[in-house]
Parts: sequence; structure tokens; C-alpha cells
Amino acid sequence: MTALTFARFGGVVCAAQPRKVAKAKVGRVSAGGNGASIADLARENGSSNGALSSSHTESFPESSDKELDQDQKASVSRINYIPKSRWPKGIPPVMGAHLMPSGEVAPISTSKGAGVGGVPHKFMYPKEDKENYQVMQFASQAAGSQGLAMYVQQISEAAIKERGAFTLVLSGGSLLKAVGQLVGAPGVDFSKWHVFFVDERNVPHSHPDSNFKGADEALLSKAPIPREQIHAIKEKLPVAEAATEYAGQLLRLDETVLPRNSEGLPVFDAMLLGLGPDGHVASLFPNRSQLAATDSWVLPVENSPKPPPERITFSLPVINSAKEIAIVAMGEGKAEIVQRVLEVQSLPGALPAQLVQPSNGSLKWFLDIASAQNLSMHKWDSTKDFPRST
Ligand SMILES: O=C1O[C@H](COP(=O)(O)O)[C@@H](O)[C@H](O)[C@H]1O
Repeated sequence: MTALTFARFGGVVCAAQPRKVAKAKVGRVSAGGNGASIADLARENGSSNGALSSSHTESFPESSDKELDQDQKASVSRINYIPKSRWPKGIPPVMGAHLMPSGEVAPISTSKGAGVGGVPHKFMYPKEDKENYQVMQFASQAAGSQGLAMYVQQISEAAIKERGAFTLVLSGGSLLKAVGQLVGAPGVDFSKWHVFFVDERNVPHSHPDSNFKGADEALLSKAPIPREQIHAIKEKLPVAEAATEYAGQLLRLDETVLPRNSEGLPVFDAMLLGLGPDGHVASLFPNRSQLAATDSWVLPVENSPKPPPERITFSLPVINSAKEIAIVAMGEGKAEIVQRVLEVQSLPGALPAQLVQPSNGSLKWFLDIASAQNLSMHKWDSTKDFPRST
């Protein structure tokens, strides 16, 4: 049996209390592989019109602050059933994390570095009591992908109800597999969606390394999102111009679609971030000057440590202004970096993912048991053990 488990930074390990039906559904999907979409799940859940039944919807994520029951304790302890792997030479490219679709192998950064001067952020969790931060650990990648799809679906519904539009920001990489679960999601009004890219490689849209291409194949070409509401980087520009042009695309949007906060920064409804094995998010790499940028919405990256070398990326202030941020890191290949980011206090700038700290929104981590295997969540509320400095 499997369960959707939740833990809060800085507090006791908490869990959603999914009803038995919902637990069984998630467990069955995970046992049966990764073929089921959330539309399938809704049908299995007994909803005649394809909408998720209330038992399933209620299991996610609203009751996240209850103590673990016996079943859930058992499922948490199963994290340890997967033996820890050791990779003396770094994470092998076959784990997928460093092998680019174009065939290039990305080098692995192990630098803890000196940090970027002037970055005003501090990494304080898990000790700090961040009510709006949650770590969710799913029984399998299939279950995690479905959880992510439900999360996006719920935010989309709320945003469309509130102002008639939903803004979704995507990353590239392995995350896109999970995003594909949204195809055919019941009750989603894709006609109101506006899709953006938190980072993009400065390559043609048809290039195998293009994040747009990956997203198009996984979701955008399969869902009825109006093409003019898919905001892609302009091709064939020098990278600095591409960044400015992309910022221009955002600036031109009406505030009914893309509202601004009191600092004039765009407030996206949902931002889905992947996590690189060196701790990078978007194209914000360890110890790079882009981490300290506060005056631009979109930044050029000219010598990315991971190919291709030219990229554009949202700046940290734009990322941290989003309403809902998800960091999605699933699979054994992410286990080492997940542990470092969530449990080891690094120097500012050494692990960009630690700087994702929404100013007025919430942050959820989507992990599976494989990526969470090195975590000691049960110790997170111990001031003796956390925060750890090595
Ligand atoms: O280069 C990138 O890497 C990260 C992580 O990708 P993954 O394949 O290791 O999951 C991704 O989130 C980012 O958007 C992308 O440009």
C-alpha cells in the first residue's frame, strides 16, 4: 500500500490523510506502471463526467497538517527500503540528468564555491518555520506525476474562476514527462491558459535541446491551448537580445492576464521548476552572477556549464514572485542533490535551488521515494540536527 505523504520544513513530519479509496488508486497506478493519466484516474474513481471525485480531490493537498497515522508512518519508513547508491565519479549520464537530448554530456559541478557576493537571500530551512513550504513524497514517479497534474489543475481552476486566465511557467528537462499527464485532464479550460518558459536554450524550436520542443511534444501540441498564448523565446537572436525580447513579451501582457505585485514584478499563477544535479533551477547555475541580478526579469546566460552554452532565464526575483512554485525532482538520480538542497546549509549561491523562496506565495517539492531516499525528514524539527552545515 502506498500513500501520499507530506512534510513541512521546520515542523513535525506531516501527512495528508488520503481516504482509503484515494490511497488504493495511487498505489494501484504506481504498481501498474506509468501509463495512467489523471483522466483515467478520474474515471476509475467513479466520476461519470470525468471530473475527479471528491474523495480523490480531498486527499490532495488540503489536510496536510495532520499527524501521521500508522499506515502513513509505515509508508514513510519505506524510503529506506531502497539501498543507497554510490557514484564515486558523479551521477552517471545514464541516469538521464546530465545527458542532453542532443547527445552531449553535461559536466557535473560539485563546487560548493565561494558564493556570489551580494545575494541577499539566506537558506534557513528546514529549521525555519515556513508554513507555506511543503515537501511531498510520492510512492512512485507515476504517482508524483499525477499529483503534479492535480496540483496544476487545481491552481488553473482557481485562477480561471478568479480572473479568467491561468499562467503556467514551465522548465525543461525531465520535468516535462510529468507535465504530459495534464493531457486530457478533466474539466481543465485550456483555452484560458497562457504558457511561459522559466528558461530556454538559445537554439531553434526544432532543436532536440529546445525546452519549447520538449514541452510541445509532451503537452502543448496535445492540449487545446491557443498557440498565440504559448509564449516562446524568439529564435535566431543573439542571446542578450533574446532575453530582452522575451521580457518584452511579458511586459506587453495585460495585467488581467499577468498581474504585477507591489514591486512591479509579474505574478505567475504556477511555476514548475526542475532541479539539476548541481542544484541549478531554471538556468540559474551555482555561483553565477545571474543569481544576484535584481534589475531584469529575463537574463541572458552566455557560458552555461551545462550545454547548450547560450540560454535565457527568469531572474530570482521573478521566480520568487510566483503564487505557487513547485520544484519537481523525481528518480534516484536526484537523491543526492535533493538531500543537499533540503538538508545542508550551503554558502549563498552554491545551490541555487535553496534561493527559491517565494516572497508571497507557496513552495511545494514533488519527490518520489527514490529521490527522497537520503532525507531524514523525521529529524527536521530537531534543532540539534538541523540546519546542517556540511
Ligand atoms: O538545463 C536544464 O536543466 C534543469 C534540470 O533538468 P533535468 O533534466 O536534470 O531534470 C531544467 O529544470 C531546466 O529547465 C533546464 O534548462
